[in-house]
Amino acid sequence: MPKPIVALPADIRQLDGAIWHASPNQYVQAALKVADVMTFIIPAFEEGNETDAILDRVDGVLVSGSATNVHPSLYGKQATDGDGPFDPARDATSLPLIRRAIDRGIPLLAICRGIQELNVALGGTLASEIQDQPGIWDHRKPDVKERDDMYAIRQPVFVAEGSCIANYLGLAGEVQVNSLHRQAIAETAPRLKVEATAEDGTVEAVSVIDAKNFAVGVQWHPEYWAETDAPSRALFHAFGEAVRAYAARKAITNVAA
Ligand SMILES: N[C@@H](CCC(=O)NCCCC(=O)O)C(=O)O
Repeated sequence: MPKPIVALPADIRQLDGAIWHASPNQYVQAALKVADVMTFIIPAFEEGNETDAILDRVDGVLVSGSATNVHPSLYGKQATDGDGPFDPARDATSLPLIRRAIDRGIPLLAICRGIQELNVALGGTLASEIQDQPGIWDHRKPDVKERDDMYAIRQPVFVAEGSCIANYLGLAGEVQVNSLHRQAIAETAPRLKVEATAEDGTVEAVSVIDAKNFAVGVQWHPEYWAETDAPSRALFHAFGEAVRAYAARKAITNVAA
């Protein structure tokens, strides 16, 4: 059976004076090497996305992190300078993909910006510059040069017993993760269940209530150490299994969900 395919919404980047639709290699590598799936990077358009046409052709959705933030207008807030930088094309591409993947029961793994998009897509809100709030740690990307140091595993999160995330990670309780974010979930969307938190109360993982398939988001970056860190590896493996099962069902019924 050919490797199943997951959709990965791109970021808009300016490189060498041109506009690029780009995704970091760490996501594609983790998908291939650990989840054993191929990745189709989906161009980011502010208009004209054919969401269902994309989803008809894939077996899962992987939503990556990004240095950009979801535009506050998408969760009923006025944008301030501190809320940027923005990527409206990514927002317009990713949020509908997330909603329709959940509707159609297509496996979904949302990472960092991805969990924030998942929350907004389902009606929740975000908080900016969380480190400025009393009692909240500094979850931001460490100010270092080496990416391995940026993505160093350095913070405990606490995974709820009996949660989807505990099932996928293969453990509950304290898990050590990395942390590279300035925003976080403020009001959790009605259809999301908080499944892991940091010691300061920051939401670190959610699952979609009554989801038809694998549908979780994590604030940390399991993709970065997916080949070597056991919980990261387990999460990507579980995502790959869900994607393969979806693809197999689709092949038998010859109908996308
Ligand atoms: N911009 C959001 C989401 C953070 C995120 O996805 N970080 C990973 C990429 C880090 C980088 O390349 O800067 C937030 O800050 O909360």
